[in-house]
Amino acid sequence: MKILIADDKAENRYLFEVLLKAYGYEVVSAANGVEALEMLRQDRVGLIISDIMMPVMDGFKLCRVCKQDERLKDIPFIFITAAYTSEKDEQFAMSLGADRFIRRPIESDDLIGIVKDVVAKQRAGHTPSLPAQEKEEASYLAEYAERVVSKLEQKVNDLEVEIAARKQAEQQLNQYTEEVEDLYNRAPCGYHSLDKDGVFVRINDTELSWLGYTREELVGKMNFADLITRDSLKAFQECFSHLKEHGSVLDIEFDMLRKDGTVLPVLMNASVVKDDNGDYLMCRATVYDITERKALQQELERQARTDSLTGISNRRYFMQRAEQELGRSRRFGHTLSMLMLDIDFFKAVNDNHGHAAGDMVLILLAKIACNAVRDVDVLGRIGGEEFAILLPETDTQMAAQVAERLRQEIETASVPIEQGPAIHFTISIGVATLRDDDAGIDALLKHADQALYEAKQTGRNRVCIANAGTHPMPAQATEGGACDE
Ligand SMILES: Nc1nc2c(ncn2[C@@H]2O[C@H](COP(=O)(O)OP(=O)(O)OP(=O)(O)O)[C@@H](O)[C@H]2O)c(=O)[nH]1
Repeated sequence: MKILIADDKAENRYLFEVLLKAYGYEVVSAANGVEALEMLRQDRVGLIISDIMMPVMDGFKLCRVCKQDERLKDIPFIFITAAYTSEKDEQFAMSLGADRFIRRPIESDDLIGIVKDVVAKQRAGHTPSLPAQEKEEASYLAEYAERVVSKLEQKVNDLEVEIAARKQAEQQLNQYTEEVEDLYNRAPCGYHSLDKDGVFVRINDTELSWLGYTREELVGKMNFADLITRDSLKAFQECFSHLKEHGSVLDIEFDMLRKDGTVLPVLMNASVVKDDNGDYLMCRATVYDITERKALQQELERQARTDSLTGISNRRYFMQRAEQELGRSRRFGHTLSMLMLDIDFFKAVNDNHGHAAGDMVLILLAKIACNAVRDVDVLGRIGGEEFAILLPETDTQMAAQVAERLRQEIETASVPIEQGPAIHFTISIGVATLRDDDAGIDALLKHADQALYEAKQTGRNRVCIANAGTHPMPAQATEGGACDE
């Protein structure tokens, strides 16, 4: 048996078709009453299932025309509607000669049950009780107009409610968008997004203010790589490739360049945003200004390397640098010499003038030694009143000359004190040069220390050279006293 479906919604027609075909019915469908009538006049149909609200010709009119047509009036007619759901709607529909009135939603099983029932009754010769054509035309039109107008009023009401709800949703959305924009722009960190080439797509106010650019100068114009220092560029490019390949990067540190050329150290986290096909769309990055942290870190590192009283390298850092220099001199076959310095009778300075005055002496010694050596030399305070100087690419003779010059400078220097004459002091110096059989820096230090001991033993205020038998004493190292170990 063939069933005609009249419904303006394609998805409804499709669902009916699938369902009814599954139960062995043939199905034809029309999008409105006029189309339905054309089909009914060309084809033999056993049942009409019609929506009510349709354009061109609605379901009420379709039913009335069918029931007035001799060839169509016996075809059973079922209304199915989601819009005309009141009792009056049903009464009016049934008054037109319909067999059934179904309100949506309805379960498939129930719908099929009704279809089977209506078909069975029709086969048994049953016809609807009150065909519409028996009603007066005027009363039909009045009722029809009432049904349509009440439906239109309801529709207008529904639309007004919907419009009000949409306006409210739009307002909320605008408010939310403003809030998100505000949070994005005023965040305490930088936010930016880059396209696949690294060009800015978006950037927040915070990061713009750090960098000193306007949004117009960056977005769509500049590549992020243009804002990276030369030293950080390689690391950044590797990080960007990793990001595109793996989808995210965490805690990457590098230096950015502000518009005024100054450096901005940053820490960055980034993740990739993909399109529906899974292809790279853009990356979003969060950037933190780590200037203060870097400065603090550098300060802590400096403090860890530095003797707090004199400001020169402490023993640990001196030994670290000395190991590096030893490696270099061995690699390039250069000579390497060491001076060990110790203040003579320093205990007496403390005892006679106080610890603070002793500190001033240590500070002055460090200052003079610092000025006396080259940039490549390594100066350190390795004990209370003991200092060491490592002299790269320096043989014994040159080292002894440096030591003697320093000894003389100290001999003529003095520390003024508030009461009494200024403090004069002297130093003893041991000199050693790295030998092939020296195992390391400790051996070199030991030899310099032995020479220093010798200088102390032989009268102080003098320079002594380790293994002087193999290294002749320089002529200059004589004034305050010089000796061979
Ligand atoms: N003011 C001051 N004194 C220090 C400091 N570190 C060590 N000293 C002192 O340095 C002195 C070293 O004395 P000694 O080892 O007896 O040697 P010395 O008196 O210099 O005698 P010689 O080395 O034999 O000439 C001690 O009195 C220490 O207290 C410091 O940071 N400040």
